[in-house]
Amino acid sequence: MSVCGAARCRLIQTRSAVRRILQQNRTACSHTNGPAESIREKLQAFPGGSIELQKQQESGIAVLTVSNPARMNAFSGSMMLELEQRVLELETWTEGKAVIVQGAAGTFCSGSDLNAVRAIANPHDGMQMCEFMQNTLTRLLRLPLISMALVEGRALGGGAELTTACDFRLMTSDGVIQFVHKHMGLVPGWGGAARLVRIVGSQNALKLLSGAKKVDPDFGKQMGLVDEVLHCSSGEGDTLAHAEQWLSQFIKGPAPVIQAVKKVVISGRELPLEQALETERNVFGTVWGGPANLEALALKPKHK
Ligand SMILES: CC[C@@H](C(=O)O)C(=O)SCCNC(=O)CCNC(=O)[C@H](O)C(C)(C)COP(=O)(O)OP(=O)(O)OC[C@H]1O[C@@H](n2cnc3c(N)ncnc32)[C@H](O)[C@@H]1OP(=O)(O)O
Repeated sequence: MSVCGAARCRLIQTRSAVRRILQQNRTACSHTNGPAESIREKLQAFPGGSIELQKQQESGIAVLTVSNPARMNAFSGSMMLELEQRVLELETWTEGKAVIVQGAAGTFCSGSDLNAVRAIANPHDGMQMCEFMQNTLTRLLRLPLISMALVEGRALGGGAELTTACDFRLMTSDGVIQFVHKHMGLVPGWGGAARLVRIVGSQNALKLLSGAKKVDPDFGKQMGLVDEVLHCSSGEGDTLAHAEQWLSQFIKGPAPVIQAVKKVVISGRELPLEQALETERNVFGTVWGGPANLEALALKPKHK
């Protein structure tokens, strides 16, 4: 086969591989098309706060800020809807490499807005709100971006659950993660229990949930819930810069390669072996012979 023919063949294979990956993602997320429209209308009835998104084209790092300072960044209903929209926007950010999730005004997030919770406390609406947030947080964790929760101040209840929907958790020296659900006669509902077990193991998850334990930086690192402690206090102002600096070690290189790395890790984490191997082959096919691969081959790199 001529070189041209071989290249055309590889291009066709790559295109079909990308179509398969997109279909797998759609299938994987198909169950997460989300609950009935009615819960959206109910959530919209509880306005307040915002979810801000700043995409830094140059660094490839997005900063997603949970902002409701008057309520310790508690999630109003409209913020839950905004979070979904921001995550959908990041799903198609082709230049993206990473996303940092933070709270405004030096604290992370104190979970659901209790005023909204009281108003939708019936089991049906409560379960629909949970399904809505589970879908959004599953998509956040499945973003083809390396994600990090930057925990300043407190991450309580649903806020603690939000930290588990990121690949990494960085905490300031005075930060606290606390699954307070038991104190409210609840269990996590946004998927936090399922993800926590996968992060720290079932015994540690049981301790944190049944004891509603306050996780400080040292305890968090010892348990494997916290990946790095920033030796600065909440609200000092340069915590985001420290977080970006920590991330930089993992996002050197072109965005397509970083996104491919995250995709193969997602499939290894979530899929049965045979399907994970297939996804890995398909993702490999999208970067094999790509610009970064050809450039590296031309440079004959030495990995000292
Ligand atoms: C699936 C989980 C999900 C659910 O079940 O739906 C949940 O997340 S339920 C909510 C879980 N979260 C909490 O229970 C946290 C409640 N808040 C606190 O424990 C404290 O506020 C704090 C976060 C520890 C901070 O305490 P402190 O520093 O003393 O400040 P204040 O308590 O005075 O708070 C300032 C201001 O913010 C309001 N606030 C705080 N958290 C929430 C919240 N989750 N919902 C609504 N409003 C909240 C608080 O009421 C104060 O406002 P004002 O009273 O108007 O001053």
